[in-house]
Amino acid sequence: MNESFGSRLRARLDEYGPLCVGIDPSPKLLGAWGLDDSPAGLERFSRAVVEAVADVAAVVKPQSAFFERWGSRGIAVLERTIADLREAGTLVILDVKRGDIGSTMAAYAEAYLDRGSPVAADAVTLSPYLGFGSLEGAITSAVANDAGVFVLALTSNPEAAALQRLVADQVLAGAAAANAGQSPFGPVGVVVGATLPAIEHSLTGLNGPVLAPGLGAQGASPADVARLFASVRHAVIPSVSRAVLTDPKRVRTRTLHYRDECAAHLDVKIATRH
Ligand SMILES: O=c1ccn([C@@H]2O[C@H](COP(=O)(O)O)[C@@H](O)[C@H]2O)c(=O)[nH]1
Repeated sequence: MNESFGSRLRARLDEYGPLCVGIDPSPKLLGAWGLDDSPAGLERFSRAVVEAVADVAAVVKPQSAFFERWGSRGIAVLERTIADLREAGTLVILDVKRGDIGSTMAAYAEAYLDRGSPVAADAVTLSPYLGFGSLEGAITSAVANDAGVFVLALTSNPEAAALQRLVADQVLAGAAAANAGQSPFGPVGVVVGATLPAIEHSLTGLNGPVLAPGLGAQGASPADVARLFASVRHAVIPSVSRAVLTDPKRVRTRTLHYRDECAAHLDVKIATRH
């Protein structure tokens, strides 16, 4: 039997520490790297990031939107990037934020979670705003493929708060129910921004990982991560993109800096020697 997503993620976090590094090949970052905004530029950027971080970050999160901009040629680069990461043993969360009625969700699940698909990742981000129940098929597919999902709960952008705080308890309860009784984690994580002033919803019964974007460019620090996620310090995965990607020569050192600072503030150990 294959290892569950929860077991693979736990092992990766214990060995490499809590950080997730984003691959966000925006026109601005490509320009800063002296690369064309083109599929070839995307490919050079993504390959360089994979090389710099695959053996020091537990998780890498390609942002699908920056690849989709280039249509099929961008998706081809995304496929290769996912393949390179998975070959290196790095866990891949594909940030696609999909959410739709059940029958359409089944097709998204086939695209992103079915291990035979060329864009299948270890986990994907999902949007619950068609109802948490609409994600049921995707969660079933994740389990069948030893993959996971991260459901948007309280995202890092300030304009989300008014809407999301109304339904966050439902999202967290749905995720907790799907994860009940599983060890070390269930397959359903949630997305909770590291930029929030405070978290007014309990994360302790989740029994799943918490992806926390917003570190660096959006203003959150490793100390903020530790303050907000003290109750789930072994399950939080702070995520950083622009703050480690701005200078091509410093991607690895910036990654190590954020990783080690987050681990120190969260008081979690890292087994790797890098
Ligand atoms: O709540 C969320 C969910 C996803 N994101 C994504 O994460 C990265 C953040 O990039 P930075 O450069 O570290 O700000 C980006 O791909 C977002 O789409 C998020 O920011 N907040």
